[in-house]
Amino acid sequence: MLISARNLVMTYGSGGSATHALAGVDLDIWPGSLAIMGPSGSGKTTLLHCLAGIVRPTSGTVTFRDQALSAMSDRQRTALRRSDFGFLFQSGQLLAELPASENVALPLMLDGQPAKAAIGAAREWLARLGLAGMENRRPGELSGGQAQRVAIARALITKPSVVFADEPTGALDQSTGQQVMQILVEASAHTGAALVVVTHDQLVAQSCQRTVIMRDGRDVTAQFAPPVQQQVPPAPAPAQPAPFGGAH
Ligand SMILES: Nc1ncnc2c1ncn2[C@@H]1O[C@H](COP(=O)(O)OP(=O)(O)OP(=O)(O)O)[C@@H](O)[C@H]1O
Repeated sequence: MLISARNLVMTYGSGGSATHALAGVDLDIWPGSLAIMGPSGSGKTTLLHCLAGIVRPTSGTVTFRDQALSAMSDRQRTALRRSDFGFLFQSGQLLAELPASENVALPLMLDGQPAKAAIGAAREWLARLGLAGMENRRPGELSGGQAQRVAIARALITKPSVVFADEPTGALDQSTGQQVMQILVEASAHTGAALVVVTHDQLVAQSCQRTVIMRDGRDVTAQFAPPVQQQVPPAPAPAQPAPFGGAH
């Protein structure tokens, strides 16, 4: 088990104006892909942020490899996020001034790797994600789907144990979103990382092995019959470092 959440409660505000964003959620995360679905305001992002140690829940526990996040100092949790977690957001949050290769290399350089080695590794990741030849482009010179692939490479280059993605295809058209999702699932499986994806999109959720449905701060997955879990096995890792998601 990588992450275990028990009885997570998150209440914003107090008294009559309190919002119960999470009202007692249990969730276990292990390698593989998990979609968190549910209507707007159902607590998906709050749950993701609690699992990733970005915010502290009002009550309940989150453990990563049996270590309680609440027992860690802010500095320890920040270090954990840098070493073990990768993040992907709706729009890649790439640095506009830096070429793709440096955007991807940045987490390694922040970890103290020499720039040359980090950029070499970044170029390999970009090639693996079908972006060979685009290493020197800045984010403004890439399509939305290409920019998200750069962001995927940046999220995975540190070989995180868990990748957290919040609406990673939200800014893309459906077909580009499908391709990006396929690449994200395959690339995460290739590195052995667990993938946790918050999405509104049923098609995005179908790319994942497991789905959790949130409503009013609760996990209501069990209320849905027939079971919504998909049993799609992760794609086998390619023998050769071929581009993920086919050629684009
Ligand atoms: N920082 C905050 N302060 C106060 N209320 C908040 C805060 N963050 C979230 N909320 C409230 O908590 C509830 C859950 O929000 P959350 O963003 O987790 O939902 P969501 O399912 O991710 O929604 P969406 O799909 O629209 O992003 C909402 O009612 C929201 O308004």
